[in-house]
Amino acid sequence: MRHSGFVTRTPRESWIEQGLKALATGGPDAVRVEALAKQLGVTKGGFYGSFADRDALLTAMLETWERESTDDVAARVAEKGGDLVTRTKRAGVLTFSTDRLLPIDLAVRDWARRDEAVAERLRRVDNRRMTLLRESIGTFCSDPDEVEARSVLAFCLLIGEHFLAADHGGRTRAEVLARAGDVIFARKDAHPTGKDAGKQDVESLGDVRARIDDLDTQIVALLARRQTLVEAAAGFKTDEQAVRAPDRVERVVAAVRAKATAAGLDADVAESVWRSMITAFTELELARHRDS
Ligand SMILES: O=C(O)C(=O)C[C@]1(C(=O)O)C=C[C@@H](O)C=C1
Repeated sequence: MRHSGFVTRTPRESWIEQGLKALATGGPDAVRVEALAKQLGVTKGGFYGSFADRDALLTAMLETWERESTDDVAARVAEKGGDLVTRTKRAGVLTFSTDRLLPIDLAVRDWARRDEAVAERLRRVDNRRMTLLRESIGTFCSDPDEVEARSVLAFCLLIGEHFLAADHGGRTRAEVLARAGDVIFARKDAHPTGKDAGKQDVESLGDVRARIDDLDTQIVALLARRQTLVEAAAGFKTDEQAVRAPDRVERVVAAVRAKATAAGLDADVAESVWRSMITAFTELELARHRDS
């Protein structure tokens, strides 16, 4: 493990490590080259062999924190296996209940309130955590709004509990947290996943195809309603860039991926279908503009 005391670090890693310790205990203002040199028992001059300046160290520290709290946590969790919910809970413990990452996370969170670049990095890390929570809760909860609400509750619980001073009437904090976790992860409307997902009583290929045809009838009706709305959207647009609306496309695709996961539909299939559909509707909007 990178942070075990038995690993020989390069000078650069030692500065980063000492910087993260200073950040965790005293915030970014405590990350001063002279103080770090003293703590490491080296001269300040050596610092400039590894970093151009203090800002370069701060960036390297944030990179280390980001990597450890996302990719490294994911790798450690994957090593032990288990289903997605088990792995998500383990990731939560590794990130928010350990001496290593928790104090750094809380310090970064505080720092992000005053520094836009840090806020951006924190947003990226938190979004990855939310994606994991959504995917995990989506394995047993099919309502996308509820998946989002439960994911936020789980996230707020993990972070917020470190800011609470409340007692729990004879219960320990750990007991209450465990119970809160059970509530958030309680299966309400489980749908089957894996090879049994969507398994229905079908007698023959003809049977399956008849059902697919029925679903297609419903999908076509929904798409006709969608087309009416897309045409209405076209009416509000005055140029090609507005018609193409690439930002909106990405938001729609991201939302559809989350909804797909929650509903038991493969997220890649959903993305591919939606991109293709939006391309066709964009062409339709452009054609309507040309004709008008
Ligand atoms: O949201 C819009 O602005 C639309 O016109 C709808 C829609 C879509 O099909 O979802 C279609 C074209 C744009 O590229 C973005 C999205």
